[in-house]
Amino acid sequence: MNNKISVSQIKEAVQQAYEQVKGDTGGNNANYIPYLANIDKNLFGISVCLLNGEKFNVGDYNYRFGIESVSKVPTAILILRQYGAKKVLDMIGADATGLPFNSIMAILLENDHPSTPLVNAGAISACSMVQPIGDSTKKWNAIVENITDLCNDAPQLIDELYKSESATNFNNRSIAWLLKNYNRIYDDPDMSLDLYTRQCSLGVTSEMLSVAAATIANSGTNPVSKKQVFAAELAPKITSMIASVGFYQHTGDWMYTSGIPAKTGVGGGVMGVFPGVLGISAFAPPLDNAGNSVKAQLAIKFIMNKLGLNVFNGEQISVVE
Ligand SMILES: NC(=O)CC[C@H](N)C(=O)O
Repeated sequence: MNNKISVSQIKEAVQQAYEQVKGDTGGNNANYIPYLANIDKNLFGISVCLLNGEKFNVGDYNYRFGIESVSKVPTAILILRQYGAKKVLDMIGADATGLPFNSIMAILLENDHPSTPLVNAGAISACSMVQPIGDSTKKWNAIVENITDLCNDAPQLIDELYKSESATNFNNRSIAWLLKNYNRIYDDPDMSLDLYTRQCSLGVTSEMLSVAAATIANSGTNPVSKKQVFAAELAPKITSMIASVGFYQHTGDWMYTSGIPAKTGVGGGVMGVFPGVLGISAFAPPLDNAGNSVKAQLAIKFIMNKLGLNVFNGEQISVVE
């Protein structure tokens, strides 16, 4: 069945979602990373990017917030580009854990491998895999350049956030050295963890994340810059990972109620990928108990349901003027 959606319908749905959700008072800022506790909890933005490069933004779409775990997606793309899909599956995996993002139990239960690059263990392992092995500066440059290509704009390190998280990331230090114990980290554990902590501390906007999501939805070609950032055959690989674990232990409920693969971060960002149609992002600091932005979830769900979009309903979607 064909579903034609007009640009004006999309614009209207974004605006209505903003008006409908902006007054929500649910959730709390992340506080295990002290810097995040003090971000203005009333900040709220929504961004959509179409595959022709058209963008629609509302609210605080230009506010730079900590990308946090949304950064797991670009670095997973980077190792897919550097190693290919088969080696990433062998060296990390693509399985959901069904557990919280920072779970150590998930490593023990998974018989020594970190399951997926979209939870902390797998993301630290992914950072260790970034080439060139052993060269922290060149690895960092590769991580930042990849995010820049996906977003068509450079992220900026939020130094205070980086310092705040580096001073409190005890659980992640345990994860890094447990992976070493299981030979599932491929560079120095401390260096890999520092790269991971730095990438989580990069400042991005919801507009930037909507462009990155649209690049994935557009089979690897950035719809704004027109640059082929990664090979088309990698798009279903990263999208399947997002669909299976993007909301951690609540991913099933998310896919069931929203119909769009999406990745969250404790900075308050959510990035959704609708293959062949659009990229969407929303940002608001207050989180639910799994670390997923309450307002961003409500906004994206509203828009998907208003437009009748769902990756599972088998419709051919065309966006028309
Ligand atoms: N879910 C998240 O965004 C968590 C990211 C954060 N940097 C951490 O490692 O705990």
